[in-house]
Amino acid sequence: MIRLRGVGKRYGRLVLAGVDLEVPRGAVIGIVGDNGSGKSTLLRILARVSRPSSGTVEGTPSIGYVPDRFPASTRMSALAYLRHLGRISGVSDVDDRATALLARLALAGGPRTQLRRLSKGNAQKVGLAQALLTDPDLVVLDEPWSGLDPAAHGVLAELIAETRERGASVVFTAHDDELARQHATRVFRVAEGGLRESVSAVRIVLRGSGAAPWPEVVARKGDQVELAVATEDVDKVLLEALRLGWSVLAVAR
Ligand SMILES: Nc1ncnc2c1ncn2[C@@H]1O[C@H](COP(=O)(O)OP(=O)(O)OP(=O)(O)O)[C@@H](O)[C@H]1O
Repeated sequence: MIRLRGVGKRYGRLVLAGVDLEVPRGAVIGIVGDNGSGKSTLLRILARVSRPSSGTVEGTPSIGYVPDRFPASTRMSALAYLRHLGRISGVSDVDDRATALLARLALAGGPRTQLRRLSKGNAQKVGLAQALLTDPDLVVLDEPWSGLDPAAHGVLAELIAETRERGASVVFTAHDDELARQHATRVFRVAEGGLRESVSAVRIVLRGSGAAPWPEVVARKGDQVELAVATEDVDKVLLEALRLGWSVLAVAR
């Protein structure tokens, strides 16, 4: 559907370098990373609102995008704004869909509320509605959970799942690895300009003596070691530990 090949972005300094990412149909991809690591930069390139300094973006899906700060400063009502966007996208009657989305997201004040009167979270809800309004092939959401109340968190999770079920794809950013993992089919981490898949780790606690030969050791206490092991390597590590005479004290996700 869309593919980044060797994408780099320079803002004076290099923010992204050699990023490869393929987003197939029906994928939900979570992007995590520290503040300033380049998550929003990557999403802007995917959403095609920013051009890479190097590399290529292949594919031309229709795209719905919610930036990290949704600018909601006009007197226009939420419904009028969504109607206007519908017209720009060539969809004449979006009223039912827009009203239903805003109702599901429980927009405070209802669809006739002026955008400039909305709180950050409520503006975010209108941002989500505009991104999903015309059922795009790819939905790009920059920190969609930030500012949303717990009830809206559940609705957002449903909307992401529904988007995936209709064969479209979602790419979102999140600060929390755990949150990303709950909603994404794959999670990637941006660090030092690069993008790497973040594999889900299983915690294994072993007791034994001698040097623990595993690179996955994250803590040592007395005769115990704790490992964070990729899911697909758990059996291998456990078998090896038992063979080397270690006892398995705990295995947990
Ligand atoms: N338009 C711009 N002009 C200059 N520098 C920019 C611009 N946009 C982003 N940057 C810089 O690029 C780097 C990455 O920013 P980006 O917003 O992509 O990070 P992020 O991972 O989304 O951060 P956060 O988690 O804080 O939202 C930062 O150092 C930022 O200052």
